[in-house]
Amino acid sequence: YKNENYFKDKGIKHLKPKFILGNSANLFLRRKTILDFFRDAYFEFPNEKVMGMFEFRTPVYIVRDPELAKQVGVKEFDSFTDHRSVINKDADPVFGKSLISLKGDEWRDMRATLSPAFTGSKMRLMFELVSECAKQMVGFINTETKAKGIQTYEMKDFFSRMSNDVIATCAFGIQVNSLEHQSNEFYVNAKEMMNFTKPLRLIKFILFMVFPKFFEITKIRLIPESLSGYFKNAIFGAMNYREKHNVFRPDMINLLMEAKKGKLSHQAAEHHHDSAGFATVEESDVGKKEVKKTLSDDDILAQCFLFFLAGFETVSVAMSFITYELAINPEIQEKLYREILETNEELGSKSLNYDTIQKMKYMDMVISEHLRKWPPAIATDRHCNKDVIVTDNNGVEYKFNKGDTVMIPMIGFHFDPKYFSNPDKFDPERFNDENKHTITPGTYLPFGIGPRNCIGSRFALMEVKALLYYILLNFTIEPNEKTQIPLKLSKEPALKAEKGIHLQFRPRSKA
Ligand code: HEM
Repeated sequence: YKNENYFKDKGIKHLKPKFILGNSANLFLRRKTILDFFRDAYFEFPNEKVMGMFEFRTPVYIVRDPELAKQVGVKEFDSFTDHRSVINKDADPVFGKSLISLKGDEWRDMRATLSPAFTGSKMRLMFELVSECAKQMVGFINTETKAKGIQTYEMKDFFSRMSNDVIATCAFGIQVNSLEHQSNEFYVNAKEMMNFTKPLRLIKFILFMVFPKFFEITKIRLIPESLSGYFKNAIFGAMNYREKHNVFRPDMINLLMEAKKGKLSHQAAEHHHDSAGFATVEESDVGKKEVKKTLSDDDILAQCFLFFLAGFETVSVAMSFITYELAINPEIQEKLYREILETNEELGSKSLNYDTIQKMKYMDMVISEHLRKWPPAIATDRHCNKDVIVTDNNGVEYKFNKGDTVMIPMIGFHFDPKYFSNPDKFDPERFNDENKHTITPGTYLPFGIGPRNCIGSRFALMEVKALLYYILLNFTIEPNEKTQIPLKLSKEPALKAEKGIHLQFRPRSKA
């Protein structure tokens, strides 16, 4: 009961905790979907700028005011630099040494080291690799349709395979075709590694957080070494081969090899401002700093693993919900198809490239609206590393103490009718030239906020746009009798449809 009065003593309104489970029962016992869980919490105290809840026994502040969220994420960044500890680096170096887990100066150095790998110019080079995967996908659907007629695919499974192939080629330098070769070793291992909702893995994850010392001593790893070893061999095998044979490929492995030698740096004329879309987040001065850090093998493995973790689930979730929205909103799909067709005609015999896709306005509106309504990251957190007072617009002060956990509830802002009218409606027009500038700053945060925002936002947007471009250029996305409309979400602790998202791709007539 120790923490039960934590918020009460500070005069902060909060959800009433239950013994041991705090307010996590509905999520932990799978009584609510993750979306409802966070949305309901956010709307519990509509007039409060800051409220509290308990994750099991840990008090967590929810900052439900965009101005205060900006103060936490940007202005007072020095007091809120890190995420709360999930896995300590001595208990599991693959997790603990990755960018998302690092803290303080170690994080600053790593962010600045990796940041040049995610700029527009690097994405331009990598675009070709993503395009190849997208064309492979089109070929696969065409072949299947010719052989067996129009097929129904479950979108999460379909796009997990696609995002797996994109990360495999971009981050690991390995080309696989997981749609055609369903049980290829890379995909099977990746899927097993990413399965965090499996009950046993979930329990192990919680034990790791509660008893890190035990795992440090026993050297039991969260991800079994048989799995991480597979990826380790893939990365270091590729690096050794390239080193020996002087091979260049425009991918993450190449960039990490440069970082390993301390040679990866921002190019003088590089602008971080060449937006990849409305949702893109900008790199801060922290990420743009020149740092001469050389990466160890463990560092490299940890970052590759994180790119996988961060890119696999988010992109497949994004693609499955976008295709669903387009299937049930045929007029939006048609408008997007028209823009794709026009772009394709303008390209003539040239292939689609990074700069052309960035110019597609309606594409950007559709993706931006999708990331509002179905944000793959529902909320983010910050750990308070020194006592700080944050002041709102009216001069009211909020004191946070060292050790506090603060949550920024993206999903709450995205569904608050104060900021987005009729929030349940999928309406790309919110992001047209006229309307997008009226969005209240700090309320649209699909890629997070401040210097700790998503380092991969350009990569993610490029990937999602390229996949969608090739699908719509070649097929109409259609619902059928297997599609659950309206879609219901699963109560697993992940953004997932209850019965999957089943859709079909109908080849467009070439006429
Ligand atoms: C639609 C896809 C994606 C979404 C919605 C998304 C969203 C996010 C969010 C909300 C955060 C936390 C930001 C914060 O706390 O302010 C984050 C962090 C991160 N993301 Fe993404 N992400 C996506 C795709 C990717 C991809 C493809 C990569 C890499 C290839 C990536 C790499 C990362 C990394 C490394 C971090 C940690 C950054 C740090 O701690 O410095 N993400 N992402």
